[in-house]
Amino acid sequence: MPSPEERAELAAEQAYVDTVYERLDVSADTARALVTEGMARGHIGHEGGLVERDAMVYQATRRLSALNAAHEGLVFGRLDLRDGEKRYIGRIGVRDEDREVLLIDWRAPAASLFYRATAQEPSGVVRRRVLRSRGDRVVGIEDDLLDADHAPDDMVVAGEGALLASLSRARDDAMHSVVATIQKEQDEAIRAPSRGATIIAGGPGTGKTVVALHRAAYLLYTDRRRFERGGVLVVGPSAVFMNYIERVLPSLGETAVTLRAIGEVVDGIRADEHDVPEAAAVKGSARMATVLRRLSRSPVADAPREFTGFYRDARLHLAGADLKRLRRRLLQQGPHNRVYRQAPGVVLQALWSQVTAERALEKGEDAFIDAMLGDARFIDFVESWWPEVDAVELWRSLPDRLGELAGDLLSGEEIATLRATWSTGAPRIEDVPLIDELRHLVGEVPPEIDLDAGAPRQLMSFERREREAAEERLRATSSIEDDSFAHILVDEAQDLSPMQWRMLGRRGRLASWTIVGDDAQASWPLPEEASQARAEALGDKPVHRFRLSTNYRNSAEIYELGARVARRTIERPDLAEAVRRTGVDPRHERVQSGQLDGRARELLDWLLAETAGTVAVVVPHAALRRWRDALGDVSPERVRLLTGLDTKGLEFDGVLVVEPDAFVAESPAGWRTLYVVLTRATQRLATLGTTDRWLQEV
Ligand SMILES: Nc1ncnc2c1ncn2[C@@H]1O[C@H](COP(=O)(O)OP(=O)(O)OP(=O)(O)O)[C@@H](O)[C@H]1O
Repeated sequence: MPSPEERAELAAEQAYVDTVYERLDVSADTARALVTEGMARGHIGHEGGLVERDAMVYQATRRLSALNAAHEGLVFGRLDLRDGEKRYIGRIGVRDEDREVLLIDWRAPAASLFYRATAQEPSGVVRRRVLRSRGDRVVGIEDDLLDADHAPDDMVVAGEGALLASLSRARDDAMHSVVATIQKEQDEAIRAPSRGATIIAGGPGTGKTVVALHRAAYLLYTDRRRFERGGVLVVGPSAVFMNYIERVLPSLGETAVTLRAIGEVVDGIRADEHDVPEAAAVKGSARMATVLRRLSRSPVADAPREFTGFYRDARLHLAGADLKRLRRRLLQQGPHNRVYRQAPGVVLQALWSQVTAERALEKGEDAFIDAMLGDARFIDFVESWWPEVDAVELWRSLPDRLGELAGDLLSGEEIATLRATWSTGAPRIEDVPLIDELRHLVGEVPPEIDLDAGAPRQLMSFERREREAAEERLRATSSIEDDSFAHILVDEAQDLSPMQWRMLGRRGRLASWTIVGDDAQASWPLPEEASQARAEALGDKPVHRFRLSTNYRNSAEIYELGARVARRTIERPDLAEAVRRTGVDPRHERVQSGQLDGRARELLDWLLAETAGTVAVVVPHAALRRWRDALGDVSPERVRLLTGLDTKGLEFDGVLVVEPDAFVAESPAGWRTLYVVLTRATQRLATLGTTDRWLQEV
């Protein structure tokens, strides 16, 4: 029950917050009126009117959606300064009718004190207050008195600290913004300058993901023109993870950010299933770049090996060696599809140089070219020798071509492993970078022919016929000119394979980067190869490093077990300090295999009873289907069934890990996956297995 003083404080804060909401409503009304007015301008009818209308409606609609998104918990902070000034901090900035500041945007320099001031260094702040709200009602106040010496006698200090209150909340399916309780070291990483690459490291639960998302919102605020125009791309490990984080940015007033799971980075391709670890290790390896390069430069499947044709009294012939030479010449000028329009010209030139017969020579080169372009035999030959190639089709040809292309780079066993993964035909997450690499290697057919830039006049009729067909195909494959993001933010970066770094690097040549990750949680088995690929993706951009040191997620009891596992797998893991104790240790049980299902259900019931939020049952990859059947009917609102890799970046109030030894055995990075899984739990953790070797080893 709040004390009478606290009730009075709550009422005073509510009065202020009401004033801010009234202004917000006025702004929303203005934006709505602008949308209506903008629409009306369309009726003016001339082109300028339409352009003006579009711009106006676009801006006003965006403003309206930002205002709506920021509505929940709009005002969350207040600073009382030594000189008596009061500052209110909120999700967006709001001014009154005289343009006086009512609410400071959390990203503005004037708000940074809210996050940076400490009792050791109050920097003029006497009291920091966090307002907890439900909708537009203030329901609680949490104060930190930072400078008792300068506090007026009647200053009320309420609550038990905003951070602990927020950490104890039950978890649901969505990550929430932590804008009211960002800690000092986190704030430094959020507000780091945008240049180059900002690398944020830290153990599990240290807030790397939330920090990265708040940083995206901060960058948009500081240089909206650059980041909105160029685009901000946020990449995370899985679609489940992207759903989990998707509400954070809108709640900070930002809707202009592209969120993609690593299997969805390439436009038009969506993969959400991982390969088995052995296949993933080969597909992700930088060796694949060489294999794909060879594929992109070798003749297409079923390409004719020679050409024979006739023109008047001349017999024309291109043998295999001639075609090889022409192929080399074309590829010197650019990727396969980029030189697609040059191919007929190059072949015609080679054929014309063979013409020595008198009758054939007599009409000249133009007549020769016209005749050849009307010759179905020649057209068929060029179309099958140098067709436009589609990267996905090329990728599909890999199972047949791998032996010939990769004999010296991949072992027979590796080739067999890859072939087995491709039997289903659908790309896996690890295939997406391969397809993307191929798209860049073969390039895109230039959509327009530049007739002034030396295209042979004689080829026009050929070009015209081909152009229509090519444009039709182009519509189907989306553009690959997608390397223009202004900022790329990579979460769980420790898991990226070299091929995935190459895929992101192509999209971030001109971008600044934020990269967050924790090496101890890596599922990629060859860290050196990945860090080299990362260095290549970043080029010579300056790197700024930050480290987060406090674990806000796990109870200390749970994290202590996690840390033992981390130490078992890497020499000096980056361990964080967990700030919260529950007094409940993790439970470990070993049972006979016949009892596994029954005991799993009992432990799950225990987790559900002990916690209020979501609970995960984490099972080995190979056993997922079986457990889906076994647990089919358990509480769908609160229980999630996942494999180890699927849990990356997520958190749950309770976690049940089934057969931990199987995680360890499943891949070379098995111990690290187990570390990830154990550190997903905020309140309760149970492990259950028919063996418990892992426990003896930590
Ligand atoms: N300053 C903060 N105030 C309140 N909660 C916080 C704060 N920082 C982090 N948290 C909470 O701690 C939890 C862990 O944060 P987050 O998922 O960002 O950590 P992480 O470092 O990305 O973890 P992992 O490496 O395990 O994926 C989240 O619930 C987040 O909301």
